[in-house]
Amino acid sequence: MESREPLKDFTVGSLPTLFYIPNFISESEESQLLHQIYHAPKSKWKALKNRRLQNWGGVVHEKGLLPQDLPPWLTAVTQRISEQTGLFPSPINHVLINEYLPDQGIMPHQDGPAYFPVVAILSLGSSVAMNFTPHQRLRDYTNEEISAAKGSNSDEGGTEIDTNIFLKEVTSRQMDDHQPFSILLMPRSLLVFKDMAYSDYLHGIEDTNIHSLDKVVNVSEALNHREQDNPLSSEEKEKTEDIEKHRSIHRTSTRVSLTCRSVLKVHRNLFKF
Ligand SMILES: O=C(O)CCC(=O)C(=O)O
Ligand SMILES: [Fe+2]
Repeated sequence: MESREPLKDFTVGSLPTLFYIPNFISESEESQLLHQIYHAPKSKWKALKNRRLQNWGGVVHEKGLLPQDLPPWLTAVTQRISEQTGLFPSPINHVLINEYLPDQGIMPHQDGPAYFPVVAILSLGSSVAMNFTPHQRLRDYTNEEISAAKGSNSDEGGTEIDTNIFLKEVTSRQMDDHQPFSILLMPRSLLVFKDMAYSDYLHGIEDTNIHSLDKVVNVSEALNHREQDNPLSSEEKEKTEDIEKHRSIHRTSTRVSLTCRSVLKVHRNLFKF
């Protein structure tokens, strides 16, 4: 990997600020993480309506983080994420662990304002498609551009052809860049996104046990990745073939994800909030 843009080779889809790294961790690292997660005190689990989660690193408030040290089993992985991505301005100090049963998901959302706008999501256990949807601000912006193009045609006496070209450009940019798309997240992969992919798109996971590959932009990166010294097990091979054949993922087991972020404003003292 090049030092200045270590993730350059891992972009998928048409946004330059979204990266998918297959097999970021090994199978044994995955098992160790799952072991730690499922051996954490029961009280660490918080039940939401449609999934469970563990919060590590402290409490995030609108104004910042009331910190709690991450345990060593988490810093081992967050330090590696930080070093290998080169995108976090300060150590990752907050990790949300989400657990999803096969029919559970997370509604389309944008991450809260307390976080630095880079997120790394490590997937464990099972695969899902994560949907990215451009949100209103972006759609309005392109609509404004279209109106502006129409306006400039009448005001400045531009020809019909000029307007058509501009409209075509706006439309194709919309088609290329600002359309909903999905990312297939395989177990042990790392998804990283920032900037536009972070702030102009909502991300979410459908709460259904079948996820279509129709809008997935990283099918080959996700399914055809082979480590030469670590070939797929026969079970994994079968699963991959099934996904390819049916152009969908049939979710049958639990997925656990680690959402790793930095909160820049850290409050050491509750009373200074
Ligand atoms: O589980 C995931 O992959 C996504 C989690 C997420 O978006 C979040 O915690 O903000
Ligand atoms: Fe999120």
